[in-house]
Amino acid sequence: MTARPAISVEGLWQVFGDGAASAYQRARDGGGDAAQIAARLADQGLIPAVRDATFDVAPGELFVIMGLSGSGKSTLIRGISRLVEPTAGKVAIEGEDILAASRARMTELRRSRIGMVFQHFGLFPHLSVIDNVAFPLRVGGMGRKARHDKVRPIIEMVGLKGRETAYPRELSGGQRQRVGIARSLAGDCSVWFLDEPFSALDPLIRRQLQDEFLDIRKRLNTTIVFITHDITEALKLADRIAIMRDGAIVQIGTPAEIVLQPVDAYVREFSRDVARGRHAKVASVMRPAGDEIGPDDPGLRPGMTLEDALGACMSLYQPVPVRDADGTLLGAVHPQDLAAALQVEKT
Ligand SMILES: Nc1ncnc2c1ncn2[C@@H]1O[C@H](COP(=O)(O)OP(=O)(O)OP(=O)(O)O)[C@@H](O)[C@H]1O
Repeated sequence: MTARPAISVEGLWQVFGDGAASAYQRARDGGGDAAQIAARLADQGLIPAVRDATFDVAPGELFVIMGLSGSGKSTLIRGISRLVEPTAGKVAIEGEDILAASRARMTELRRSRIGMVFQHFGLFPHLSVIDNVAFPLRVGGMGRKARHDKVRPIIEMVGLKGRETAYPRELSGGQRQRVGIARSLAGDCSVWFLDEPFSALDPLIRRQLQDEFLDIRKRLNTTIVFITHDITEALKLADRIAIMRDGAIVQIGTPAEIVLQPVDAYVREFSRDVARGRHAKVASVMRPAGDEIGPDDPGLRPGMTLEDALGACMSLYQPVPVRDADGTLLGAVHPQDLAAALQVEKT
């Protein structure tokens, strides 16, 4: 049995414009698939910003949403966290029907379970770093000393130790983003929505924050939905990636699937500049082990990159075994498949 999804989204639509709800209903009653319904809405001057989005996010999964500007990423994440009221569809977070929740219940959920880090963090300018970070605890009724004690290690974890008493205006952009991240951590949220949290940072700081983020994530078992424009960031962070185009999700897959098996030219375009083997792993081309395995064992592991694996199989032309660290046979890989998967298509 699979575990209950942390987030379950079904048939979600977000239509903007006057009379969106009734126009959606009429368009839907007219029949046809999501693309036809969306086209009918667009003909009437409405904006179908999210079209029929359906997906589950597993507990503890880091789910990345990518797509060109205007493809509906922010609107999707806002609908799921109910910052905007979806036009149609269902959203359950940890089994709870979010769209049926009262305003008071939503406030409580945002305080206790759902964390949000958006591009403009909305830090309180009149509060110091420590009070900004501890704000969710204050709202939750915790005393000043207790909440300061609780958030100090979090502030240290995001690299802001020593800046506890600074005000947002005295911080750099990257430091402000860290305050936002720390504030979400302080809330002990089990589900976290992040909309381009590392954008507008220079590459060095960005990589550093990504590493810290992965580190923090390992320690907490938070479910994360993360928007980024940056394919390298997506490949580095994601368990799975959803690619959006014109409001629709066109592919959901592991980083290796997105890079190695794009469903169309639009998805392929995202990873065009990625040296495939840098990110794709041996596991993505591994097959069940059969009796065709050759005599050589170059020591492949499922987590090795294709590039490293191919390097180890240079002169081999028969399938080779893939083993775990204990030496248990997990599957087989043909050196040819490694090479094919690595090859970047010329466009
Ligand atoms: N409140 C709104 N009213 C009307 N249209 C909106 C509203 N919010 C978003 N849109 C439209 O919905 C579409 C999707 O916008 P959205 O911000 O979700 O895209 P995005 O993929 O997050 O873009 P970006 O990467 O540029 O942030 C766009 O056409 C946008 O203009």
